[in-house]
Amino acid sequence: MSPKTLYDKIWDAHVAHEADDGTCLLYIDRHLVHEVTSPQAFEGLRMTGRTVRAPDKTIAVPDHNVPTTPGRDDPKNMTEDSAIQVAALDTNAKEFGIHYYPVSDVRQGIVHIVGPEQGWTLPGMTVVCGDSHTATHGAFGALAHGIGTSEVEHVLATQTLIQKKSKNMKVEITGKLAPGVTAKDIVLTIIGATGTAGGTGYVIEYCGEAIRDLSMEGRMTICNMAIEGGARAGLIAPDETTFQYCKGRPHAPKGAQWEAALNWWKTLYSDDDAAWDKVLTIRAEDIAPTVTWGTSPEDVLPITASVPAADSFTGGKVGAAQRALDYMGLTAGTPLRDVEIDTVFIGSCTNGRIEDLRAAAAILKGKKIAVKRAMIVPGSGLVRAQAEEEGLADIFKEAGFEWRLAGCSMCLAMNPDQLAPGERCAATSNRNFEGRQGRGGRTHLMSPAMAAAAAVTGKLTDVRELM
Ligand SMILES: CC(C)[C@H](C(=O)O)[C@@H](O)C(=O)O
Ligand code: SF4
Repeated sequence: MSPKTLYDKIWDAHVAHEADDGTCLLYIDRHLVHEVTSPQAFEGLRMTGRTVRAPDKTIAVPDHNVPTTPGRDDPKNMTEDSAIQVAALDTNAKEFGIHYYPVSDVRQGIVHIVGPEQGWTLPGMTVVCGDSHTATHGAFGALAHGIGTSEVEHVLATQTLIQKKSKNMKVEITGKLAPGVTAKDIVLTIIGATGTAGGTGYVIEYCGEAIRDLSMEGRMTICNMAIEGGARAGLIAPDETTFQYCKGRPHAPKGAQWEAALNWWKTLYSDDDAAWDKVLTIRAEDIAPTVTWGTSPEDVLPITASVPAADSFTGGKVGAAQRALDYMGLTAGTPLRDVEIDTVFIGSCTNGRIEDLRAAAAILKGKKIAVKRAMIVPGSGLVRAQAEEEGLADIFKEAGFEWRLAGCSMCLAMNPDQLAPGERCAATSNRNFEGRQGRGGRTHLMSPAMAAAAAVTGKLTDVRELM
């Protein structure tokens, strides 16, 4: 047998049909659904009298539009568009008989946090969702990617997806991370190195000692941003860390089925002599706490650097950099650590898990915020409950943070949590596009520990100085 990558193995196990031109019909194991990209898809089914093919494998949760303050199940607390989408999901979930976690359910949260938490996401699966950050689930060694609304309809109706195979890219992070450096710093550094188009046409497998050393939470942070590097999906081979995380989750297999699953999962790794179309290697020791300065996730620098000059770039990037600097209100040569911050947002499907909250709490303990406003938005109701049980919520509240209910929140301006024009935010989310967090809002992406450090000093800060 010829050697295979992890991607090859999962792909081969799911091809239901292959056409002469290489277009394949893939079987889909899990279909996650949220309120923004599903209403038309369900409407399509309804209009043609079709049902959901595999309701047991279809999981719905509202996350993007929902407010994160009490009273959020009252449509009056949402814009009309938001209320319509949330109500449509509610109707569709009930009518088509799929699994559903409404806001009144403690398990509700951001779809990419709920799936793994409930054991829906497991190694070797194909996972899709009408959402680009579906890549998150690749942390389990599942082939997971975003799909468009017409594909959502196709998957609902057939439990299959038409796909062409991508190329294989290996990103290896060798060695060990220094203190204060986290998964977020790894993935920002990777995107800085490849650019936002570097992964286009590829599925990336992240490997190496520094990736192996990460918890599942950290691995999800990495794969979450594969899409920001342009890749179709990100993957990390499952190992003991993965199996321990999955074991005992509500929808993970049990007993003999668990053993059988485990036997297969243990075969899910790239063979030693597998061929790669592209390889990138980064030394973990070379990665520093990292922040973005511009309006693209590739605009990254170590916190020790200064705001770059537009003409330090080449080609088409010169104009883009100048525009980004103007939008961000930054002057070339300013040390990043002198950049003052108005707001801190800790949350999102990139960094809204319990480990992220623990990392923030470790910095915030016994300190007060020096910014105008700061909020912590747990990624799910269960993350919130656990953080309360561990005493983290008290640390946040005492520091002056707002302690919110679960949802996408200030990651994107689709709900009441938004930046005002010109407001500068240290955010743990994954996109710093113009207007992403609110019209005219300025976003600096970073890790939870770095965002917490910015909260207590009021500036972009090297977290290592507070450790
Ligand atoms: C609204 C949704 C379709 C979108 C996505 O696909 O990623 C959102 O989750 C985002 O992060 O921009
Ligand atoms: S938290 Fe942000 S990135 Fe994640 S699904 Fe919601 S809007 Fe998209």
